[in-house]
Amino acid sequence: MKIIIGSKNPTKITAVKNSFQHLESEFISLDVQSGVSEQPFSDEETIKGAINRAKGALEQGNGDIGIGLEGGVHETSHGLLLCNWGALATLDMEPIVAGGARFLLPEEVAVRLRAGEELGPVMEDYAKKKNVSKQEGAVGVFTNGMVNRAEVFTHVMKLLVGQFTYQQKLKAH
Ligand SMILES: O=P(O)(O)OP(=O)(O)OP(=O)(O)OC[C@H]1O[C@@H](n2cnc3c(O)ncnc32)[C@H](O)[C@@H]1O
Repeated sequence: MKIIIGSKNPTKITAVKNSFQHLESEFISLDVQSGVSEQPFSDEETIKGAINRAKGALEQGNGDIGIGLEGGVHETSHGLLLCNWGALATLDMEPIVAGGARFLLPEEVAVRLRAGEELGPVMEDYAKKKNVSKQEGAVGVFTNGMVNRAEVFTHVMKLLVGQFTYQQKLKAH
């Protein structure tokens, strides 16, 4: 099966490879437009970005499966949540969607995002290191390394691949 990943972010590529281990697969990663803001600011917008990336990956990579994984934030009355969403697209089905673990960002980070900054650069500044979004992620920083970004996306991917194989099973009957 030819699986096209709509991102070159290593945390996302690792997650996709982790979750298709049981299937004979070829992986291709492409930079695909999310079609939403650089910093999605709601579940709705983040889901849309994931679906656009999955569909774009499928089309641009001419694959069997397109995967879109998207990080965003979502405002609540308790504070700003970090959220992660994923979508799996095929040629013959509506995209499958799943979301990952979420937690409240510290207020000093949240205020900067509300003022229009992007989480990637804000985290580099906050953690005093480069490429946080390509390594442990904000989740890795704020959980003291207990959960990293690739693990969060791996869980999203398992929800997607699990639903995909379930639907394949239903079709076969
Ligand atoms: O290369 P792509 O696939 O675009 O990966 P990305 O990490 O840059 O882009 P996302 O669309 O997933 O995330 C939107 C923005 O939020 C940032 N972001 C999301 N989750 C993050 C995390 O856990 N740690 C640091 N930055 C994060 C990210 O760097 C972007 O600036």
